[in-house]
Amino acid sequence: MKALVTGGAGFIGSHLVDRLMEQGHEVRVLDDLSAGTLENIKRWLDHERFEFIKGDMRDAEFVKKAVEGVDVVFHLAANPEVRISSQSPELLYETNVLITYNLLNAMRDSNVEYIVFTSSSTVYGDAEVIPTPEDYGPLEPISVYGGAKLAAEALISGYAHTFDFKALIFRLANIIGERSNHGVIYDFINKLRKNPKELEILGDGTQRKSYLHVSDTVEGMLHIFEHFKRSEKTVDFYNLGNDDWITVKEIAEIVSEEMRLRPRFVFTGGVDGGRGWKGDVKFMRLSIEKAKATGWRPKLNSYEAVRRTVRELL
Ligand SMILES: O=c1ccn([C@@H]2O[C@H](COP(=O)(O)OP(=O)(O)O[C@H]3O[C@H](CO)[C@H](O)[C@H](O)[C@H]3O)[C@@H](O)[C@H]2O)c(=O)[nH]1
Repeated sequence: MKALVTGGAGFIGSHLVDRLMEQGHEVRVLDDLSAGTLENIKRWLDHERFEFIKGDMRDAEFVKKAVEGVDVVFHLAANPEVRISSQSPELLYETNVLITYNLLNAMRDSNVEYIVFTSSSTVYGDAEVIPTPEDYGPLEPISVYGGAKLAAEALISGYAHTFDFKALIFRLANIIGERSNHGVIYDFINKLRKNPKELEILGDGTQRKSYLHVSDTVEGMLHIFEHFKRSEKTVDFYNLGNDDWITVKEIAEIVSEEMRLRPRFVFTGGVDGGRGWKGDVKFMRLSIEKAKATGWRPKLNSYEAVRRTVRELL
């Protein structure tokens, strides 16, 4: 198959590219290198089955060219920062909704058969049912980021039904691992490198979420995609996460231990009852029963994924 991976030079995208290339597919990466790097995909740059295009998906004409000749689009390009929701809603709209709209319009006039989209657990907001299943509702995101992801999901569904392609939507828990360049583990390591004696923790440290290693994520995406191709569904939704969860304070302890440090933890207290920032979902664990029914299982639980990630980033 010939795949376009938007955001393919980024954290999750580049791991997906590795697997697709190893499986023998033709891969085109589209990335503006705002967060991704050529370093992440350097092993493929000279490969005959690989193509890299640098560009901004806010430019509709450019996106049209990028989908030419492709069978499937893995749409991972996005600004993933929940925490900028209150300062930069416009940026989150453009880099999550507008670029998805441009992609869908490009797909209308092409032969693309499938779109695989990485949505987010944040579409559920403060879910009243935990573990949260895919059919939980009504969906009430509490961040602009979560709202933008849900808007993108809705557009994808509408376009898929109207213009006859199939769409697979993953709602991801917190994905961590090698090459990640944002998020709590990355932040803690950098803070401790600057000041090994003290670690500032945003919020009250009791935020508890489910973390999935990027290797398990990419394996799950490709496994479930094969399953989806054999199904009759036009659009389908899968949560990908872990059965367990871990608090921010426990993450701070693991990072400190792996760095052989014993810093004093300083809690900022945060906003709205101990959240790290406005719109930070405090408790998140997704039901992964639907994904597991396809035969996929995460190999690392949240604790193991966190420890592995700290070692990889160090
Ligand atoms: O210095 C820090 C940084 C983060 N946190 C806390 O750590 C938790 C995790 O924060 P991250 O920034 O690592 O991740 P988010 O939960 O905000 O979001 C991540 O997971 C989501 C899905 O669950 C989205 O997909 C999103 O793109 C991705 O960044 C939060 O409760 C936050 O308050 C701190 O205490 N201190």
